[in-house]
Amino acid sequence: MEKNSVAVIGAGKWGQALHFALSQKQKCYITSRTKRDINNFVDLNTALSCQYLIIAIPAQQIRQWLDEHFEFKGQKILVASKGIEASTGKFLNEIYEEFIPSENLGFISGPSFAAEVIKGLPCALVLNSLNKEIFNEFEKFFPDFIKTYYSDDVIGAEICGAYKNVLAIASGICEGMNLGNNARVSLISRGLVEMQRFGSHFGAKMETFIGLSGAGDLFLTASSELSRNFRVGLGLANNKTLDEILKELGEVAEGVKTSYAINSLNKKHKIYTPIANEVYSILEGKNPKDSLKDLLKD
Ligand SMILES: NC(=O)C1=CN([C@@H]2O[C@H](COP(=O)(O)OP(=O)(O)OC[C@H]3O[C@@H](n4cnc5c(N)ncnc54)[C@H](OP(=O)(O)O)[C@@H]3O)[C@@H](O)[C@H]2O)C=CC1
Ligand SMILES: O=C(CO)COP(=O)(O)O
Repeated sequence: MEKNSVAVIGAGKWGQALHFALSQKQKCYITSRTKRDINNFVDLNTALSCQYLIIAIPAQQIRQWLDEHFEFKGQKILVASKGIEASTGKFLNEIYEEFIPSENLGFISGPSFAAEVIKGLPCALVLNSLNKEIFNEFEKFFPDFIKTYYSDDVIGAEICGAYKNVLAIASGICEGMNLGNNARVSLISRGLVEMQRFGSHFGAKMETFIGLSGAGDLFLTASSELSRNFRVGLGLANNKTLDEILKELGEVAEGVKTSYAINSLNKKHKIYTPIANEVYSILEGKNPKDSLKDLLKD
């Protein structure tokens, strides 16, 4: 293992943006299933032999990918994905911990559209880990245009990153129905309360919800067409089918599968999550106008 070697796994939108950012101060490799014409693109085995890995593949694919391709050899890992596994209701830290010791794991959170990061525009991110050494070691790889903060609230970051995608779908629906600014901001604010209620059930810290990982990423994603999840909501409000929307998108919108995961978790743990429930119901065919009536009533 080459000392201090860094590689990004997954050359989608976010993987490429992180690769651009991490290439500013040192050499950074990148790999993906599909070969791409990017500097320092290498095969998977070369990437896996690096000491530091940043993994940016969609949440629903992670377990299978770890199972089929990953061998733990002491690598330090930052997880860049945001979502909850729909088939099990497991948070990403729980999945990764089945394959890698938690002291080797960190999780990126915070408001960060890949399209802006890849232009070198400034942003602030949180590197969450139970082991502060992970923050100390990865922090030095980030460029000057990204400010990094440390948090040990891994579960809080995971829940915020996943839940805000479902709320971004809701906000996109609200926008697509032309319900106005008051409605959208009421939805986002109540969404933040709901996300915090859900998260505190699993031990997330209050401060995470009011910081970059929670309110920060929620405000960003739920208020911009740069968000794929927001665009899913716009499509649903315009009576497009989910298949049409996802085909047009051509990229992952984690909120779709995550809303199924939240729907199982809230039933199992009896957590009151009205907005996520309506997103799930709309994905299952409910008319958004009926969802609006129900949200105003409950
Ligand atoms: N885009 C953004 O602004 C941000 C995204 N994220 C999160 O990062 C994650 C990735 O998003 P993003 O890069 O935008 O998504 P994209 O849809 O742009 O890319 C997905 C990437 O995952 C790879 N991939 C898909 N399925 C598999 C699989 N079965 N095995 C291995 N690799 C696979 C693809 O490989 P291939 O190259 O072969 O197509 C591609 O590189 C998501 O969880 C997202 O929520 C987080 C913050 C910001
Ligand atoms: O997580 C993101 C920004 O922080 C990206 O959101 P989308 O996946 O909705 O585009």
